[in-house]
Amino acid sequence: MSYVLGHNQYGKAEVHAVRVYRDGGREAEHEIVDYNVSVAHQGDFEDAHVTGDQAKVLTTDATKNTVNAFMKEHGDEAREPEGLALALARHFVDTVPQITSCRVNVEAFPWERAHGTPHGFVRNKDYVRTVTVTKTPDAEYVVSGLKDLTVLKTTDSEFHGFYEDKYTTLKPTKDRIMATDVKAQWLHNGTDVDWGKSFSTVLDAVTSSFANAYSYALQQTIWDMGTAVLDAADSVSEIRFSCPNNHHFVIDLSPFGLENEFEVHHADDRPYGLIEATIQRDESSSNSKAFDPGQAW
Ligand SMILES: O=c1[nH]c(=O)c2[nH]c(=O)[nH]c2[nH]1
Repeated sequence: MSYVLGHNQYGKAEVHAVRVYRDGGREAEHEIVDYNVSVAHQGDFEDAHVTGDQAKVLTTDATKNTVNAFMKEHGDEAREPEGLALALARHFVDTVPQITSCRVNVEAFPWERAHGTPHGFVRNKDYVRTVTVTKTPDAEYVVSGLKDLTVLKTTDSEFHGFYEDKYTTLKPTKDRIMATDVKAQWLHNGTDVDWGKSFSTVLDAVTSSFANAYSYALQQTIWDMGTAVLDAADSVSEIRFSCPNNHHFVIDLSPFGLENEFEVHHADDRPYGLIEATIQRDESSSNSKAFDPGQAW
């Protein structure tokens, strides 16, 4: 029997590196970045699988070492996760001949200065910033993102007029809590971007449109958030959302002789509706190869 090796990729996952910027010395004001970096290589690696010859395999250990070294050697670029990811992807593709494509994923954990002190920080767990950089033989893609951004609004959310079949039991509502954990990834149309400023612009557009836009469904809120991002951030060509509908059910308090006008809720954790959508500038501005997950880029 003869078989064919299909898509394959390899690398080091979850290199968790924290860099302290202490340029002014020990007592000066420090800054930190906290990154969880995953690197995947594609290229001429058939022998490693099929014959066992590892001559072309850059070890995953060397891949990890490169990430750690770049936190120092490319310290300025590493101040933003997109900068580090671009430097790494370019390095692997440009200097290791058998690597033809490289994908670098970064989770960036935000820390904020504690009480204005020079060396104390508090982890901001409001969200995790994400980056996926993909370098192929003929293109570079930078996808920025965020996840675990938990948001809730206590009204200005309705859901009714939906399709009903014999299994439909949900009651239409003109008032409800809407809550979700926003996960979003957005593709930039180039690499000449002020990454930090762009991230803040997108975060602000997402949270303000979630809070302000009247909602007839989470689907519509996703559309509103996406269009707000495209309005606010010129470099973004498309944005993809994956948002659970974190259901809050009004509890029947009538057995206790109590009225409950959308006040006391049961916050259910599962199952949850999962609403996903891409909002793009026009029909042709989408590029699936740039996004993670996705193996054969
Ligand atoms: O905003 C919503 N979208 C849905 O598709 C849906 N389905 C459901 O049961 N509740 C909701 N809410």
